[in-house]
Amino acid sequence: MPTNTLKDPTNPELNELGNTKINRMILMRFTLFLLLLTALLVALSLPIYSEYETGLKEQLLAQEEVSVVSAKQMIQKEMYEQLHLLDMIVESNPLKNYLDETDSKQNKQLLEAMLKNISASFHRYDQIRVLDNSGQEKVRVNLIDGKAVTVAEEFLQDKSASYYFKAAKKIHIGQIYVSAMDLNVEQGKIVEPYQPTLRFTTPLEDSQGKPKGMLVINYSAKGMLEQFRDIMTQRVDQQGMLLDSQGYWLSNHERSNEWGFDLGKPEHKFASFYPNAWPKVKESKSGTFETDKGVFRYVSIEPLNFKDYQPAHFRIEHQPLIAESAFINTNWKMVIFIPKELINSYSFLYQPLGRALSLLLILLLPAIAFLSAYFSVQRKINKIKDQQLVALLTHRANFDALTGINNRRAFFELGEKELKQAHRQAIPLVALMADADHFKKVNDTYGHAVGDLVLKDLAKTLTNTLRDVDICGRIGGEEFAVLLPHTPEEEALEVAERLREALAARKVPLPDGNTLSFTVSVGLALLTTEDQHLDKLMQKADLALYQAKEQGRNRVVVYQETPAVEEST
Ligand SMILES: Nc1nc2c(ncn2[C@@H]2O[C@H](COP(=O)(O)OP(=O)(O)OP(=O)(O)O)[C@@H](O)[C@H]2O)c(=O)[nH]1
Repeated sequence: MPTNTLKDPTNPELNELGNTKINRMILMRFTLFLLLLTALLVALSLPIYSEYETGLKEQLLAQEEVSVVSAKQMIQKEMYEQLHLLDMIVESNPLKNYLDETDSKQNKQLLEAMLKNISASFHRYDQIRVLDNSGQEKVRVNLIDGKAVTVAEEFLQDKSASYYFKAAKKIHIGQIYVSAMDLNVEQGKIVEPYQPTLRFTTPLEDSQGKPKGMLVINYSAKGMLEQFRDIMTQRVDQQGMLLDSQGYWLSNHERSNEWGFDLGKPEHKFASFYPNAWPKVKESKSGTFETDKGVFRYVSIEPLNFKDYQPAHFRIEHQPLIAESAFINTNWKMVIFIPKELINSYSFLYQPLGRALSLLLILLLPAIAFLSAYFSVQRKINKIKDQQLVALLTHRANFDALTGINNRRAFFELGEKELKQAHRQAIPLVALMADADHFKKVNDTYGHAVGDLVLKDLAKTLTNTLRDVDICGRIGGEEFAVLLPHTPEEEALEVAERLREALAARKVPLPDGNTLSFTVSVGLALLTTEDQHLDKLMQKADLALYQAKEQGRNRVVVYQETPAVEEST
């Protein structure tokens, strides 16, 4: 069967594009587009939102800076006042007179009177005392229920074993030692309600420069811590912490976490709650860190460091001489916290407009994905339809609508190429021209439709009988042409004969159940060098065909330059 025809362009995809397939294509593309759009949205919005969130946190932290600064200044001012008071007592005449004449009863009474005045006026010194060089209390004024009371001589204690006595023993005249803040202990027991205390101590000497013990002031930090909490409660989350140098809470919004060290609860410290953050908080002066609960801002509070942290609004005439250990004891940290929920509540995405826009975006994504999928599938369908149209037109331009074999145009196009090749390679090429005999009669007798059936049958027999390399086509009403490449004349004659016989043997089935036989006449012409175009060769075959008809039909006649000779009947 000849395949040497122009290709049948029917695209199987075209016919299969049913509604189900289209819907499946839309669904697949919709899913793909939705995934892509979502990934794109996430990839674009995540960094933007993260930057926005960082900005928001910084903005919220900046608003908190007022509380940080005022708490820091309050504590430093409070400390400075205590140093000032200590200095004032050291420089006072009653103390100087007492140190010069410690045995004088009158001097002692005047000193006690002054200390009582100070204690009662300031309300923050639980104890003010003077120790001698051996650590024995010589003068002591207690503040009990808001009243300043002198302690009788028989109740004065030996404080030589106390840490503050030992610490102050190591410092020079003029230097001040400040203890770490702890809860006041009396007779080995923590005083309740708790009395957070700082001890200010300085060595004393008489007017001759002889060492005369030391002055010790127990400063009650309760008021200062209350002020700190007051400032913290003005903060946005009403929380804030003050840590000592070990990370124990001096103040915490959860009051039960305070004084872990003093109360024997070592786990009640910042490091246990935030083990990852504590090393950084401890080492650096200030910074931030974040947990899944929120953002923390920490800052060092060094209330005795007037060099680096002197607030602009208070003047210090002379820098107090602070003992090195005092700086270490009071190296506190203040930590404030902005909870995640609070940050979120400020976030645009949590505002009504933000929520509405997010929702809109979430709804828009599938809508965009669907429209893109729908239109891309439509585009594909249109492209296939265009291809189909082009294929159909190409098909129509090349194939005979009735028989499906090459039409005249395609036959001559393909044949011309074959002819050129035969010339080039000097190989034989034979043309056959076949024509149904008395076909008009068929039409007249059985009708045009039966005529068509015969022509279709003829074309089918033709293609079934010929080889793959042969070219055949319907070039006129009931006229068919064949080219037999690589075929010498004798062989071609056999083919033509076989063809004629096969056609004559055909019984075309008719719609009424009968069959119809017919014959063909065939003209045969061999390509010669003078046939430079197919027209010429076909004309020769046509002449031979004419002779076949002339000689009685149902026969094959070979074209001869001389009068044609009948080859068979
Ligand atoms: N049914 C049908 N008939 C066709 C078609 N094309 C041409 N014909 C008919 O074929 C017939 C050809 O008739 P003629 O040229 O007189 O030749 P013939 O009757 O075959 O006689 P000879 O060729 O001399 O044997 C005409 O009646 C055409 O109408 C077609 O596509 N279908």
